[in-house]
Formats: sequence, C-alpha cells, structure tokens
Amino acid sequence: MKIENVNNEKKLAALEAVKYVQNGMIVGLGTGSTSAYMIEKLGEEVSNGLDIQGVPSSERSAALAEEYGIPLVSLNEVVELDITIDGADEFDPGLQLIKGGGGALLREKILAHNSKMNIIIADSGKAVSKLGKFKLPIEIIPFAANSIIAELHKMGLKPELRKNREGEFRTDENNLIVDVDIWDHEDLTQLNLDLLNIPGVVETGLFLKTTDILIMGKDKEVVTYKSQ
Ligand SMILES: O=C[C@H](O)[C@H](O)[C@H](O)COP(=O)(O)O
Repeated sequence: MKIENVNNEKKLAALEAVKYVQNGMIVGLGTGSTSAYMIEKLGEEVSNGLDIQGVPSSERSAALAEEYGIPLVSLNEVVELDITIDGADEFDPGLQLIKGGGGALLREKILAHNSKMNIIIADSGKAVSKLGKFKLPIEIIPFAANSIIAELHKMGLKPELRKNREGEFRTDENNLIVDVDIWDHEDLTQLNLDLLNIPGVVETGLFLKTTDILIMGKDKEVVTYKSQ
C-alpha cells in the first residue's frame, strides 16, 4: 500500500479515537506515528475548549503534546487514567498486540495497566492472523545485557540488540531493547512469563489483555473492534 494511504488510515483511526475523549478526562498519550495524529487532533480540540490533562508515554510524545498545547501531568500526580490511546506494531483477532517498535513499550504498558479504558489505533497493515512477523521488543537493563542475550539465544529467540546511528538504542528509562523472533511460539502468555522471569528483563512488548477497543483505518473508513 502507498505510504500516503497508510498515513491516511492512521489518521482516520486517530480521529475516530479522539471522539471517545471527554471533558475532565486524564488521557494517556501513546507513542509513534499513529499516536502523533491523535495528539495533533487532541491539541486542536484543546484549543477549541476541551479540558483534559495528558500523561505522555514517552519524551517524544511529551514534546509533541507540548507543541500542540495539551496540558500534561505525570502519572504519579494522577495515579489512574480515564483513557489511553496508543498505536501498535501488530494486532491479532483476539486484539493481542506487539508494541515497542519505537522503544516506548515500558511506559506504554504502565499507562495501559493504569488506564480505565485502552483504545488502540492502527492502519490495516497491522492486522495479522498470528503475532510474530514483527520482532518482539524486550526492554532490558544494560548491566545484564550479555547474559540476557545468551539466555534468549538458548530459548531459540534469535535476539538482536537494537542499534541506531549513535550506537545502542536507549529507551527513555536509559535501558536497552532486544528484538526477538517469537514466530514459532504458540503460548504467548507462557512465553511472556518466561521472559519476565529472566532477571534484568524489565518489560516485553506483548500486550495480551489490555486492549478494550481497537480502531483500524481501512481505506477510507474505520473498523472498530471491541474486546469480548
Ligand atoms: O514504541 C512504540 C509504540 O509501541 C508504538 O505504538 C508502535 O511502535 C506503533 O507505532 P506506529 O504508530 O508508528 O506504527
């Protein structure tokens, strides 16, 4: 699909999701290109009088929200969120997700866990029948990087330390990301537990039970899925 069509689907999903935001809400702000459309639209609504406070899931989203004039608070000030709107790298028919392509999975998962409602926004290219074509991001602490990577190798997960132009990719919490291949794994709940059991693994990008509503842009329309 052409990039402008993908972007249009992302935008359609984002605009639809913003309709769920009401006056007085504490809103979790996701990270990524799809969430950027949501933050822009929320900013527009704020300038038209919508009274909300946002809790950003990354430094990038915080900067974007400030640029668009959305008042921000920290999670520690509010403890609970009314709604969080965030993107995903993949979603399956059970609305299970892989997230963290942009490295924001840790704060995103914390927001999702503390939010009364979680809305995921995505273009149609993110829909899969089975999770795992996209490599699963895992956030790990630098102190234990090599031992964790060795253990992930033993588990057959073909770990790759994420790098960028500056060298090792660092998250907002100054941790590292390892991307692993989970394609051969059927029991994702068990896999997630096994990964979280490795000392030094901080969080995984498997979001298995957090999605309440998923809004997908498809051509010029939106399709809304609700969790059962
Ligand atoms: O770490 C990044 C997040 O999990 C994003 O939500 C995810 O990567 C999707 O990003 P995008 O909307 O750019 O495809």
